[in-house]
Amino acid sequence: MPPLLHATGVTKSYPVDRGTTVPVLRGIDVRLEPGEMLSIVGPSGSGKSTLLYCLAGLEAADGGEISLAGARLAGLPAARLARLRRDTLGFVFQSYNLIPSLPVRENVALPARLAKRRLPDVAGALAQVGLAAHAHKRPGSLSGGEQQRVAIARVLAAGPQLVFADEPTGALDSVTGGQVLDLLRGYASGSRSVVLVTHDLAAAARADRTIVLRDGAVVAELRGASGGEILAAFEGGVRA
Ligand SMILES: Nc1ncnc2c1ncn2[C@@H]1O[C@H](COP(=O)(O)OP(=O)(O)OP(=O)(O)O)[C@@H](O)[C@H]1O
Repeated sequence: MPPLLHATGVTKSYPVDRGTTVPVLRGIDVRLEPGEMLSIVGPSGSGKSTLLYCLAGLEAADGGEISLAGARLAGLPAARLARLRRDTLGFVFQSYNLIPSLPVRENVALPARLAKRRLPDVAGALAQVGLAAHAHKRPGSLSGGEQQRVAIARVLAAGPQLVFADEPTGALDSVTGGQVLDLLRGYASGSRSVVLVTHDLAAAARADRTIVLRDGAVVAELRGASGGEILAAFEGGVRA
């Protein structure tokens, strides 16, 4: 099977001052096979979220090439890009991005409603993240960790080929975070893949492959590495 995601030489800069830009991604290559879970780690500000947003087509890269499910993102008309994102991927945002006016169960059902697809098993998805009893509540009445789990249930219920998750365990205690990682780990199989950005090196070690970023560049790429091995690469920046 062709890679689900293939990116080469991805660059991105942000404007800082009048006419000045600062490079945030400096030529990054990423390849993701069907069934694979990839983690991206790196110090704060190294470009992890920016890379994830570019790979998911939520931010336009300045240079390089990104293909998602065989479609090149550069130059794709906005409507086609939106359709590709809707049909192919799910994104777990660091800030959850739940709709405050809708009850939890409607938040989970929303992607299917927007795509005019058959409704997923919303109750089952909420049960998977331990929130079956919260289906009727509004997101604002839940804790940050509970909202994070609703965001994860929403993405997993929609069943996309590719899940991008930006710090999905950041707001969770270690037990609940472990359960969420189990779900993501279990999700990455067959034709479905997961890309995870995390600060937590033990979480990163659950992935099949890990890339370590520093200052917008990949300084190490490891396969089946332990948390300790990822830490060594993180600290040493050695390409394994
Ligand atoms: N929209 C933006 N405009 C300007 N600069 C930005 C923007 N988004 C990110 N940056 C800058 O790009 C750099 C990388 O940010 P990014 O959020 O990708 O890093 P990160 O590795 O995900 O960090 P963290 O672990 O703290 O979330 C940072 O210096 C950040 O300030």
